[in-house]
Amino acid sequence: MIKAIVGGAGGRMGGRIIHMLAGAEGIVLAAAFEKPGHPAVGQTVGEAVGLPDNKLKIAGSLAEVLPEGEVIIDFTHPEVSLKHLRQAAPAGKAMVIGTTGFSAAQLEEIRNLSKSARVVLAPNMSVGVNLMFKVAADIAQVLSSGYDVEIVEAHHRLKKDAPSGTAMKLAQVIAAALERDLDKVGVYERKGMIGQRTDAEIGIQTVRAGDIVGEHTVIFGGIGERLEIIHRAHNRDNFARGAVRAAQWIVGQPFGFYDMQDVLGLK
Ligand SMILES: NC(=O)C1=CN([C@@H]2O[C@H](COP(=O)(O)OP(=O)(O)OC[C@H]3O[C@@H](n4cnc5c(N)ncnc54)[C@H](OP(=O)(O)O)[C@@H]3O)[C@@H](O)[C@H]2O)C=CC1
Ligand SMILES: O=C(O)C1=N[C@H](C(=O)O)C[C@H](O)C1
Repeated sequence: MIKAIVGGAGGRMGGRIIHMLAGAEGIVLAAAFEKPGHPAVGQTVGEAVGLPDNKLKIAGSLAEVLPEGEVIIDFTHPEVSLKHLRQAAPAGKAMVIGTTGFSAAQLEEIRNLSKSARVVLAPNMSVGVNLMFKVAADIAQVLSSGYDVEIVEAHHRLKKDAPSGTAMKLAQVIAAALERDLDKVGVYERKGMIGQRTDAEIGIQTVRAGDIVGEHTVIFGGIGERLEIIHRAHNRDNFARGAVRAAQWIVGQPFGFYDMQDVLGLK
């Protein structure tokens, strides 16, 4: 039985991951933790996430529970996930990181740490979005000229990072398929007398409103037609199920840096 530790247990994703673990086979919730001082610390998992039979107490840090599991599932904040990986890697623990909004320097440190650790890092753990990454790249290769690429993402008002990690990954895979440098062609907002759109640019636009779970649209806009691919998350359970699947998968892998396409066998 794989023993999992869930970070950010009082958060939107942490709670759903704990629910998905409760229904999963071959993996069990061994410990859960939150930020020191968070109201969920000291509560039972049952009280915090609505699983009345679970009497496990939520700890106030990863350090307190690190020996109790072999894989940590972490959906928190970029600097927090990185701090946790710095603790997990030397202790020989695997990590599944769903957090988004990492800087380039933070990503480089994660890649370096995964030379001696097992890490899955993915901005979106749903099956649909990971298939969308693949399809978007394929479409871009076919519609490589005469079609303008725009990505629109919409999320709930509480989301802290923008554009979403998923929108950034869509932009990266499309830019790679088109052999364009995203740092040069990415356009993240438009206002004023901006002039005509360039052929090469890839627009990435952000909507924040109410309780939208997560929507991603890629538009390939041509003259006289446009092709759109859309993913809509109806709730957070697909992400949480993906995180549990990644945790089951990663413990048997060699040290390395993996994404959800590795987990799903989509490469
Ligand atoms: N990969 C994927 O499929 C998905 C990724 N995400 C990403 O996951 C991340 C979390 O999203 P979401 O659950 O909505 O956010 P929440 O803010 O609801 O949850 C994050 C939780 O982590 C807690 N936290 C902060 N610091 C620590 C710490 N040191 N130790 C333990 N816990 C800590 C937060 O506490 P506090 O609120 O007090 O700071 C909060 O409870 C985001 O980056 C989001 O973009 C979201 C959905 C799917
Ligand atoms: O913060 C969220 O909620 C989500 N974040 C992820 C992202 O930034 O891509 C994935 C999902 O769309 C929900």
